[in-house]
Parts: sequence; structure tokens; C-alpha cells
Amino acid sequence: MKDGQKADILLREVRLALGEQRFHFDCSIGEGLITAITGRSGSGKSTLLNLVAGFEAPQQGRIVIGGQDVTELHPSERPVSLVFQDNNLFTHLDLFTNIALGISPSLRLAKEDRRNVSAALERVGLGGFETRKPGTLSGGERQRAAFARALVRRRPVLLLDEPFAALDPALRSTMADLLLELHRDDGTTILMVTHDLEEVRRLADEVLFVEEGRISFAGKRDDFLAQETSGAISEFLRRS
Ligand SMILES: Nc1ncnc2c1ncn2[C@@H]1O[C@H](COP(=O)(O)OP(=O)(O)OP(=O)(O)O)[C@@H](O)[C@H]1O
Repeated sequence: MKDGQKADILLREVRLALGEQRFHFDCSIGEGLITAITGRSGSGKSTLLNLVAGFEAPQQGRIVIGGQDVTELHPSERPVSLVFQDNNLFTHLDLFTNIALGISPSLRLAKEDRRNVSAALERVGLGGFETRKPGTLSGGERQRAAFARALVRRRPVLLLDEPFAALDPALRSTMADLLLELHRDDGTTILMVTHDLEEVRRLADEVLFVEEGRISFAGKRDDFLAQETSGAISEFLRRS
């Protein structure tokens, strides 16, 4: 992305070491776009996402979201919501409660909040599932519920870490459609870790390719897919 273009998420000279691994991220992530973070296993994709989410703290550099420096903010104070591969639903709580926790951790809910929970379930195709427990749902339904919980938070940035990795290919494709639909409706900035090239093709506007703790490509999806001559990226494209 060019200088001066409005960027929703900025990582400015962010440096971090975890064990032997060193990371250096300097990038801007466009507002209202779907950006895929991709690369080989162990390259640092989740670490990049975790820095934005606030689960990892940089040793140097700044992280700015929507013009606000969030580097020192706790994850819960950042303008982001998250969906992970294992969806993190509480198994002993019904779906209504699981999703309501996205609005209020103490479950102090106004009438409107209650309506919003049911509306979010409706939007992801789980209308009427309020009293079901996660254990009674299929994998795809659980992941839909995790999306509903992210939706009720109404944060401008949605962070996804391999959200469909545990699903079978048909379900992956359905969930990808759902994500595109939600994105079209809300225009949320989406940052998504995936090692699945098909997901990059279908979902991403922009791509960040991570290699040994650094971003070696940042740009448009089609430009990324055309990188047939560059070593690590072309190998990644061939293998995927
Ligand atoms: N807390 C930690 N302590 C030591 N090393 C770590 C820690 N967290 C991550 N690493 C290492 O940093 C590297 C990058 O990890 P990360 O999880 O970001 O990679 P990834 O690209 O998301 O991988 P995958 O696709 O396999 O999930 C890995 O080699 C990992 O072992």
C-alpha cells in the first residue's frame, strides 16, 4: 500500500523475539479490505495476528488501529474481535450466553442486546439455536456461532486465525461465502491467517506473505498469485 493511503492497521517497525525466533513487521493493512496473512508453517503468521490482537507485545515499534496507538492496550480494549480455529466456545453455556459474552463479559444485557444476540444467530444461519449447547452442534455450526459472537461485538476489525481449518472442504466453502456476505454487509476490516491458497483466491483483496518472521510480499491478491518466479512464494504457490 502506498504512503498516505488510509490504512486501518499499521505496524511500524515492530520487533519481537520469541525463543530463537525473531520477528520484524512493518506494514499497513487497508481499511475495509480482507487481507490474508499467508506463508509456510512456522513463518510467523499467528505471531503477526497476535501482535495486532494484543496477545503478544512488541519489544520495539508501534501498532496503530484506526489512527489510535494500541501498543499498550490490553486485548479487550482494542477495537478488534477474534475468531480462532477452535472457536473457543464455553461448552457448559448455551449459545445465547456464549454469544452474549461477546457483548458483556458480566452478562449485563439490555433488551436491545438480547435482540442483537438473536439477530446475530439469525445472520449466521442459527436462528432459534439460543438454548443449544456447543456440544450438540456440528463443527460448522460451532464456527458459525463463533462468528455470531464476533458480530455482536461490532468492532471495526475482525481477526481470524485459520477459522475454517478444522472444517471439511464443502463446509469451508460455505463458511467462506458467509464471511464474504458478512463483509459485504458490514465493510469490516478483516485480517485473516490462512495457509490455504484457495481461501486466499476466494477471499483476499490483499496478501501479506510471511517468511522467517518478516513480510516478504505485501500487495494485491492477483499480484501475489502472479509471483511465480520469486523463490519462496513460487514454491508456496506450487505446493498449495
Ligand atoms: N512463545 C514462543 N516461544 C518460542 N517460540 C515461539 C513462541 N511462539 C512462537 N514461536 C515460534 O515462532 C515461530 C512462528 O510461530 P507462529 O505460530 O507465528 O507461526 P505460523 O506461521 O502461524 O505457523 P503455523 O502455520 O504452523 O500455525 C515458530 O517457529 C514458533 O515455534
